[in-house]
Amino acid sequence: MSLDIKICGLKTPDALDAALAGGASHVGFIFFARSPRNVEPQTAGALRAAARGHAQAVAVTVDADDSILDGIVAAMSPDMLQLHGKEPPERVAHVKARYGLPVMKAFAISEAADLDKIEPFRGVADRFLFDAKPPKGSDLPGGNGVSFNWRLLAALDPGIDYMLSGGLNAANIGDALRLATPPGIDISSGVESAPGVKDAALIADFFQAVRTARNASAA
Ligand SMILES: O=C(O)c1ccccc1NCC(=O)[C@H](O)[C@H](O)COP(=O)(O)O
Repeated sequence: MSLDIKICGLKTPDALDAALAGGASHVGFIFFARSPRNVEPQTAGALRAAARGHAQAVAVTVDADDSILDGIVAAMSPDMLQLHGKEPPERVAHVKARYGLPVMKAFAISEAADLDKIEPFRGVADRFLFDAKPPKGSDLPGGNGVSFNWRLLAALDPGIDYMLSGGLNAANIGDALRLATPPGIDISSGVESAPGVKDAALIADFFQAVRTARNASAA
């Protein structure tokens, strides 16, 4: 089975190069002012141009209105929009129709009942991203480096396309892949040396850990 790998929160050509060298299928750009990973649309545009033909560019937004999304889409022509706020199904449908782009809707998971919340979004969102709930005191809805119980995902309908996210790193990705067998994975702070600072060596280590885990499970 193939595995999509998204490296999220990229801000620099060096970090992008490391993600592409490792074999990222998706690269994510954060548009959220409070995040240490926030990028200007023009910066993301230059990075996505360098990624074109190598990885899908994902624009990550949080309850953004049409005028903000218009600016992002015009500046960087993403391949996909990730909605990481409290957007209801009607908003997801509107965004899909307005931009003609696939939408990945993020959900914060801490217990099995949280997964039931995707039901009204099935057939509307193209893909889901399952992340951990932000810890108390965090003012970021994502990129918090915390994980949830991956075993919860083992019970999902296998027809559901999603990325597993939240607190992944080179040390735990083997367990995550074994317990959840996700179609895609997403990582941000686990490949950073400081908040918002991607580290090429940690990115390479993560890809190596993914390869090691996948080879072990195929053996
Ligand atoms: O990463 C951020 O700063 C961020 C801010 C606001 C909304 C979403 C954000 N990140 C979304 C992602 O897709 C992250 O990769 C995901 O939350 C996992 O992050 P991490 O736990 O640090 O690997």
